[in-house]
Amino acid sequence: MSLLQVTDLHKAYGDFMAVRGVDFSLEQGEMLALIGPNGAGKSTTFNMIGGQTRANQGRVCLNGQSILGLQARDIWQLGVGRTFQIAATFASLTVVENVQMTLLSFHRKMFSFFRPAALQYRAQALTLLAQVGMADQADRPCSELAYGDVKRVELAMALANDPVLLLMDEPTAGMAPQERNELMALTRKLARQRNMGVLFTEHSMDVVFAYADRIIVLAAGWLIAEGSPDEIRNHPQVREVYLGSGIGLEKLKEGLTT
Ligand SMILES: Nc1ncnc2c1ncn2[C@@H]1O[C@H](COP(=O)(O)OP(=O)(O)OP(=O)(O)O)[C@@H](O)[C@H]1O
Repeated sequence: MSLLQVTDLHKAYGDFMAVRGVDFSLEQGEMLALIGPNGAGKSTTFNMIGGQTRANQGRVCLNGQSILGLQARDIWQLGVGRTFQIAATFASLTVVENVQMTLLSFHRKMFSFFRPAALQYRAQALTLLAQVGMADQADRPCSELAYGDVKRVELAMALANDPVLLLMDEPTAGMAPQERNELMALTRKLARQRNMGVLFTEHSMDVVFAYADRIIVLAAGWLIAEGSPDEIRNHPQVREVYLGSGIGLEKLKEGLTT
């Protein structure tokens, strides 16, 4: 049984079909990239899996259990973590407080730093921060951090529910090339160590081809290709879609031809 099985997923906005019968699976410990030109349906697919958007039709199963139609919070409680395009941390809180707050939320405790519960989760928060290389900066306010470090904190927060599946929406948006590589190398290490599946959308083809074990490609709501980085790089329809989209040449030089 796959960790994540998506079957015949559809989404319409009025008469417009944004996602048209998408099927794919994702295994434990696997890094799966979801790519496609602007408007292909990546975010819509992503949000249907995470519970932010309702599907019109289809099935989404996590370890065989149907999660389609559940609230985002319930999906999170079942072990689906999420990071966002713009890091969602509180700048006024310290690094460790941000992680503690997520742990408190996961354990459904009211957030207050005057309660023993906050102290209780400090040790757990520090363990998560150690896993992303941020334990030594635990007591700094997030506002003082470099953006690459904020993304690491966000990753530690995303691990608070001990996820079996991590959804990352354009994880490297706004990052410099070296920071991008460090974040994705860390993500891949965590995926392997924790046997956690990672589904990520990404516009940077260098990141996709360097870090994905497998790639699925959407175009105009259809899943047009699925395969290893080499298979996708040489896939005629994928090349055609990227060339035809007007963003193709640069992206092609960046990733598809290397
Ligand atoms: N709430 C909405 N109402 C109507 N149309 C929508 C809505 N959300 C998305 N769409 C349309 O659905 C299509 C797919 O959008 P989606 O955001 O999933 O694409 P995407 O592949 O993530 O694109 P991008 O790479 O630009 O983020 C687009 O044509 C978009 O305009």
